[in-house]
Amino acid sequence: MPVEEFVAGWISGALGLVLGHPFDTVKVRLQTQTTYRGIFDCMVKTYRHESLLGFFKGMSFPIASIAVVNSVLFGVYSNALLVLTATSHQERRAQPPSYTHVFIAGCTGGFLQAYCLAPFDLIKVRLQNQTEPRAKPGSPPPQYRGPVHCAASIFQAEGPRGLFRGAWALTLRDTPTLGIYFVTYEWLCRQFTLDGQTPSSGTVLVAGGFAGITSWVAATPLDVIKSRMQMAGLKQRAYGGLLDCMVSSARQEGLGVFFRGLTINSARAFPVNAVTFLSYEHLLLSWG
Ligand SMILES: C[N+](C)(C)CCCC[C@H](N)C(=O)O
Repeated sequence: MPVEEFVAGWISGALGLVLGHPFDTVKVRLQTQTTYRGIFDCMVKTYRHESLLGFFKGMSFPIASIAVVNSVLFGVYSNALLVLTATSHQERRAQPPSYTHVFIAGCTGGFLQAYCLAPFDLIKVRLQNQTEPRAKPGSPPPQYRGPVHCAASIFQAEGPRGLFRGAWALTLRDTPTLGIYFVTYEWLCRQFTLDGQTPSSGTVLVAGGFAGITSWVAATPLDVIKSRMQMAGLKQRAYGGLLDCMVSSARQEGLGVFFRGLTINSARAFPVNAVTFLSYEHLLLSWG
């Protein structure tokens, strides 16, 4: 893979990510804290206490990790399709793979990227949940001073396994929903493109955006559980496991708890995934 494309992919992935990060912070807070009345209330409180910077907490690690995570996801997906259908990316418009193959390849990519994502995602969630305003002289420092300090503290306290807290929930969240992601994308592209032709940039943007929304809608219940398990052991109670987390969250807060952050997740998913797919298609086209 030529270096410039890799860098271009990373930059466009990072652009999507920066665009989506403020939404992501509000989502994580709504999912794991009970002090907010809704999206608007959370935005206002975050802005008042922490200024605009509060929305960008925990962003540096995802930016660094998106290079690895995105290349594993798209690389494994495309290579799994190559194994399943014996067609390369360029040949796939003329010989479209079946949706079953697209789903299996997406799930495989999702499963493997979840393991790369897990430690980065844990650190992101922990930092996003630090609601203290920016440090003023004399005020006590927050528990984690930054991503590296956060990773080191977790490693010291819990060992390497601590960095994979919530990884199971993350894998369960991402494996089927990334299958859904690629199927939705392919399906929408084919609806708006003549047989054998390459989809237009507009089609790719819309299909990518809706693929993001659909997969996030399906992923939200396990996303809530994942975020709670990642926070467990910190200030909240530790759960006995994934099932215990599900049952006790539902008991205490009702079934609605599984849909926390759904609206904000969808609003974030459209621009992030529209940009991601557009750069993915353009890069592969330019490699021709
Ligand atoms: C599978 N799941 C829905 C969790 C994520 C799918 C989209 C991934 C994308 N990087 C984003 O951050 O939106």
